[in-house]
Amino acid sequence: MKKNIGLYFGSFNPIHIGHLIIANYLAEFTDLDEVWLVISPQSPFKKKASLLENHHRYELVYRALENFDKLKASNIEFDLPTPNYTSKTLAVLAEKHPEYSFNLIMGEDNLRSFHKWKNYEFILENHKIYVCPRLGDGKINEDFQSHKNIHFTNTPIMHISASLIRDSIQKSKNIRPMLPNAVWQYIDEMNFYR
Ligand SMILES: Nc1ncnc2c1ncn2[C@@H]1O[C@H](COP(=O)(O)OP(=O)(O)OP(=O)(O)O)[C@@H](O)[C@H]1O
Ligand SMILES: O=C(O)c1ccc[n+]([C@@H]2O[C@H](COP(=O)([O-])O)[C@@H](O)[C@H]2O)c1
Repeated sequence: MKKNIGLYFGSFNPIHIGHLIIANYLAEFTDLDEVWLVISPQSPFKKKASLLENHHRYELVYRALENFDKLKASNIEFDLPTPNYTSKTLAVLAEKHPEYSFNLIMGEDNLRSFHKWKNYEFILENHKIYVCPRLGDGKINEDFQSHKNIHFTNTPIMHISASLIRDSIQKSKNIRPMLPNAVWQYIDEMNFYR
């Protein structure tokens, strides 16, 4: 049987414990054998402002995952054209790793706008999507609510976001519990987001 990989795409600017708890939960409690956190240089829906350089965001993810054997950091998108369309990355990965079966992981906020993604119908037809509950406004498209390839998971609900962390660091607030230790240390050493 092909190994089942969950691809968790994101800006990870920076990675926070919400990401880590979700990735670990899915690797431990679902049929996914591994979860790869794919650092996107540039999401099609996000502005570049306040985005740390790719290699720094990769380093933060790498440090956060050091003690988790089933979780891996991926820089596969660093050599691809920007903005990063997930359908393109999935095609590259499928060609590079025919031995794996690739699934998507996303927060509910991303599912709400998924109908605007490039080639979303193709993605949905060919990949399972694991959706993690997240507080927020906006309805989920009805077709997605009962689609055979969309799985709503029971990952813990946390009202944590990378933007809250960036804003808080800028305001000198202590948000250390929201970050893995190694991530906070690197951010602090490098003076990021201040
Ligand atoms: N607290 C959370 N609960 C559920 N899903 C989350 C949470 N935080 C992030 N995600 C999901 O993780 C993926 C990557 O998220 P991303 O790196 O953009 O983090 P973010 O915290 O949403 O960032 P920002 O606040 O900068 O928009 C997305 O699919 C997003 O929906
Ligand atoms: O492929 C698309 O059209 C597309 C549209 C929006 C977002 N994505 C990807 O979804 C991931 C999470 O995006 P974001 O905006 O929540 O950081 C990131 O890897 C983006 O490249 C992809």
